[in-house]
Amino acid sequence: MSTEGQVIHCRAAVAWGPKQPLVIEDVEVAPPREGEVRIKVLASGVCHTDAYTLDGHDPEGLFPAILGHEGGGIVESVGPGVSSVKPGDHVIPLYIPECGECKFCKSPKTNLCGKIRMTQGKGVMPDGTSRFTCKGKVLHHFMGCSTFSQYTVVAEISVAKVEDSVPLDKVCLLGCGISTGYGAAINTAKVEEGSTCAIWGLGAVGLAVALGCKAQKAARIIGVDINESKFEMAKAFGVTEFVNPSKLTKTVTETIVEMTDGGCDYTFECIGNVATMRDALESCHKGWGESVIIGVAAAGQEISTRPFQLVTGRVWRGSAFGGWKSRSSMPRLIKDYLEKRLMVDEFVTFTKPLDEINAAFDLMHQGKALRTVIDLF
Ligand SMILES: NC(=O)C1=CN([C@@H]2O[C@H](COP(=O)(O)OP(=O)(O)OC[C@H]3O[C@@H](n4cnc5c(N)ncnc54)[C@H](OP(=O)(O)O)[C@@H]3O)[C@@H](O)[C@H]2O)C=CC1
Ligand SMILES: N[C@@H](CCC(=O)N[C@@H](CSC=O)C(=O)NCC(=O)O)C(=O)O
Ligand SMILES: [Zn+2]
Ligand SMILES: [Zn+2]
Repeated sequence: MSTEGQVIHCRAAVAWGPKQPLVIEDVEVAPPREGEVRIKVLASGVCHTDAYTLDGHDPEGLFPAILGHEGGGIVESVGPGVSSVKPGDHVIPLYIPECGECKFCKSPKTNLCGKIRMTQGKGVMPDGTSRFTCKGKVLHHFMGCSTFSQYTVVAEISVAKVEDSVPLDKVCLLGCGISTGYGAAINTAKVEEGSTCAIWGLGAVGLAVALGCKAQKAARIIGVDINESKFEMAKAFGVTEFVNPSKLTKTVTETIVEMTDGGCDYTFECIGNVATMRDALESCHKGWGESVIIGVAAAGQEISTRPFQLVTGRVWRGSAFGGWKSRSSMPRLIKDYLEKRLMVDEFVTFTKPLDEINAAFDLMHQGKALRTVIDLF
């Protein structure tokens, strides 16, 4: 029986408030309006940014909400005016849309489409309203995706179509963590052959940075993490050397500058800690070293360094979704995966049903998971 035009009743993990476990609830999902797409979500990764928001660290974090932004699903129905996808299409929701028309989309310098950013940050659809209710209360959307629900509604410009043959329970991870790290090395840093790179934080994002550095033929990829259990696994992703800051007699910066005859060509911060952001910058080589901030720091945090670090040629950059123009880059990312240039399956450490979604957050906090993929049906 067709559900087109009907309110769908389904299950979702609801974040009722900060620092509270998610609650599996029956929710109502309204039909898509003009320029919107309703998606049956089959799988969703759990990213550190979901935990950061649930823990109350996101200045834009709103509750109650349906979190999740690393999903894969099938279009259930489309609203008026939608032409780029149709029911039955396999898709990945995108937290950075691509309208193709705004000044950001028209610039080759950025992937930060501005078309719906304002409403997305307020947890609503572009018309200013929500498609989710639960127990008579309106729920906020999250990052324009809300993939911890069996059905979600997103803007058409926030949807990338993928081939039916690719496994959605794996390529859902291209919706955030893997694409972010891989692109930060390729697009943002533009790592060159023979470079020396260092990566702070060997979670999914950090290991995807390693894949990007390897793809760019970096000569050395130094992994910096306080969780040594990550080191053995990281070798498979291209990390060539390891530093555990908690086991050093010198500072991490002194250690890396010594190891690299003056510092790295490129460093990447994939933790979200302002102290390690400083370490990553100051471990760059004088004159040309570039540091890319990928980690998301908690509300109120600020970065600092001596301006002399920049005066003497080090560069501080940031990267969102790896600099990929989201919709138009997805075919390249899928191709890299299918042609085995980009590891994806290897990031899935656990799969859990929706009922056990809080265990996925526990595994992340315990440092045991690269990614847990939630199976929503
Ligand atoms: N800019 C963007 O577009 C995006 C940003 N992000 C952000 O990137 C960051 C990483 O995300 P993700 O890979 O999912 O997170 P994970 O939690 O999977 O990985 C973080 C890693 O950093 C380690 N770590 C924690 N503290 C330190 C420290 N002081 N020194 C060295 N290592 C440390 C963790 O160890 P342990 O396992 O012991 O905790 C873990 O291995 C997050 O801040 C996330 O919000 C994510 C996606 C996109
Ligand atoms: N909302 C926060 C910042 C959160 C943030 O930086 N998000 C990243 C993606 S993290 C993915 O897992 C990002 O790309 N942001 C770009 C954007 O336009 O949101 C705050 O207000 O500080
Ligand atoms: Zn994410
Ligand atoms: Zn745009």
